[in-house]
Amino acid sequence: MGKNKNLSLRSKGKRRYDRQHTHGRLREHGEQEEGEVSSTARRRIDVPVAMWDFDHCDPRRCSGKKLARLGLIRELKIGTRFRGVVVSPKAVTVVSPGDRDIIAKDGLAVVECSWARIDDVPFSKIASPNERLLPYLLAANPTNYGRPWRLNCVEALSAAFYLTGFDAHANTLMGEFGWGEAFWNINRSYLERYRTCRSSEEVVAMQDNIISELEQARREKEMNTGSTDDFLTSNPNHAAWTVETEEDEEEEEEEEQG
Ligand SMILES: C[S@@+](CC[C@H](N)C(=O)[O-])C[C@H]1O[C@@H](n2cnc3c(N)ncnc32)[C@H](O)[C@@H]1O
Repeated sequence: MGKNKNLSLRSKGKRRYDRQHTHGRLREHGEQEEGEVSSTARRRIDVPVAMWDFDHCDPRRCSGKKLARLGLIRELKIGTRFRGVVVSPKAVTVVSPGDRDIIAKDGLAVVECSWARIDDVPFSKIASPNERLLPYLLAANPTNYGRPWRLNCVEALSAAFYLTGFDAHANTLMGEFGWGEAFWNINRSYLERYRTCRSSEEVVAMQDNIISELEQARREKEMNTGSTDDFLTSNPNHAAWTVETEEDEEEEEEEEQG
């Protein structure tokens, strides 16, 4: 699927506005600068949280590396297997509340790499028995604000924790990011609906309902205003994970990464 420069949530100005707005608001409530000793870093997450890091990203912009600096995530060697749930764009099964026991026992992991270089990742070397896709959710990080499915590491981990009922772990991770509140704001209604499901099949059915409703709302808006928003880009189920233009890469260079 091609890129859609009209994606309304994702205009550069809007992203800048949200970033400034969110940062400003959270700072008032004691949000910390990166590098400061964090109180949540001292709070324990009592299940393993891990990542394979392919070192594609600028350490200052990378959410996985930030979690590592804060002591909230452990790095795995390439080739090491992880028995818990691995959120991965190459998975075929969607995460659901039914995965709670696996996470409680063996934890949650993520693959830290660049979306632009996803095809360079040797996914066969980090295979896990419990790989999972995330259902339709929107990124709120400054790099991919408004894009469905294209979450960064902290968004992916927090969403999987929340969806499986580990609310405190989700908040501990996301609480370290100034734009974290925006992620909950734009995804809360979807996440609450996914949490009512029991199985992966039910989450997929719920996702299909949500997408149908959004399509319907878009059609109505289009009829009323002539606007053509597209909320369906980068859908892993439509095999479109790798599309990233040079222009995007330049934009990403300019942006602070989540
Ligand atoms: C491609 S990396 C990009 C990380 C980014 N550089 C950062 O600063 O966090 C994001 C990782 O989060 C997980 N992830 C993000 N969106 C996902 C989705 N829709 N389904 C499954 N996993 C996802 C995957 O492990 C993916 O490799």
